[in-house]
Amino acid sequence: MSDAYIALADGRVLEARCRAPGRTRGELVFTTAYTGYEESLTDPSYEEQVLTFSYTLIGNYGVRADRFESSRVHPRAAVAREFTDDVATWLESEGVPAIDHIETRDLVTSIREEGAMKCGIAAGEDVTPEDAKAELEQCKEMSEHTEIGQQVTTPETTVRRGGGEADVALIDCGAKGSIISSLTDRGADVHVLSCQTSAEDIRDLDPDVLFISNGPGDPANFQNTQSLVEEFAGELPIAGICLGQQIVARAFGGDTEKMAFGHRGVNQPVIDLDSNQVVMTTQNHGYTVSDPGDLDVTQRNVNDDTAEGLADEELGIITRQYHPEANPGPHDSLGFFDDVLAMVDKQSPVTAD
Ligand SMILES: NC(=O)CC[C@H](N)C(=O)O
Repeated sequence: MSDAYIALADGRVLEARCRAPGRTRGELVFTTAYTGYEESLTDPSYEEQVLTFSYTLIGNYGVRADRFESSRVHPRAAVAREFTDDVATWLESEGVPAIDHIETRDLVTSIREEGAMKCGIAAGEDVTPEDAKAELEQCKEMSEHTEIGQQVTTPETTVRRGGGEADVALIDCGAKGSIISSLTDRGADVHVLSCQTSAEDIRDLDPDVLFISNGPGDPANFQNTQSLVEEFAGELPIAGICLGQQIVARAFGGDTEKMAFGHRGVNQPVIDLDSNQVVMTTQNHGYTVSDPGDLDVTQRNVNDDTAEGLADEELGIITRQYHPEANPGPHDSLGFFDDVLAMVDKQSPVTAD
């Protein structure tokens, strides 16, 4: 008898070993990243998902809180071929089920062939395959999580000071800590605002840039944030990362669609169409911009041609589908944050007095 089961939407129930007990459900996705497991497990973009690591051993350099991207674990469960005790103990203390000793090559192949799929997990003493199936029965499609932004956004406005060189209004749709620190490291003060914030609140703040963060779920479910982009387009420079790019595209008359199994890993090649330079990027997304609307596509994924960067130079809009800020890296594209803050200088040149 096993002490863990995962029930898949394709009808199979697989046996595994319990590393952190519990019963849960979510959209089963995989990442090919071989480092950065603490960052991935605390990335709010994984809310309502079950994260499978295709790399075989997860946890071989321990668990350190200073590498976390947020204050809690976001995937509903974690799956690997083998978790170290450090990771298993951490996930158990967070109440997040973890299972290993499972054929992850098989799981990843199924996701690649059939797409990201619903799953149910039951782990711990006395669980049965039926318990995992019962979880699967209750699993919703990602697009049905209409309030997912509210699950991860900041309850109140907070400020992270970086030197006062610019005021960034960061709309927190589930922002990673590294986005904030990438901006404060460059001298900006970052005002972290709820994704439900009003245009008036932003006007009161009088920021230099509107920055739309990464986040979980379907970008179509972030209507308030989309309306903020519509409101401030042309008035403020606007930047976005990942979910942020998707929301900005929608605000400019574009569209997004769900990918079969998405991009999750640390070696996605992206070409800049202007310079012809290819950078290696970290990615974590299941939706893509299928139509950029009024914006220009400036960067594309070398593997599948999907839109990786959007811009409108005149209006001061730049976005990235990937994560320039990602830790542990690669850091090829960190210059994005310099480009964002350079839009501020263009808009309001510093005058000598
Ligand atoms: N990392 C993100 O911001 C993810 C964006 C969106 N939830 C997607 O899956 O495509």
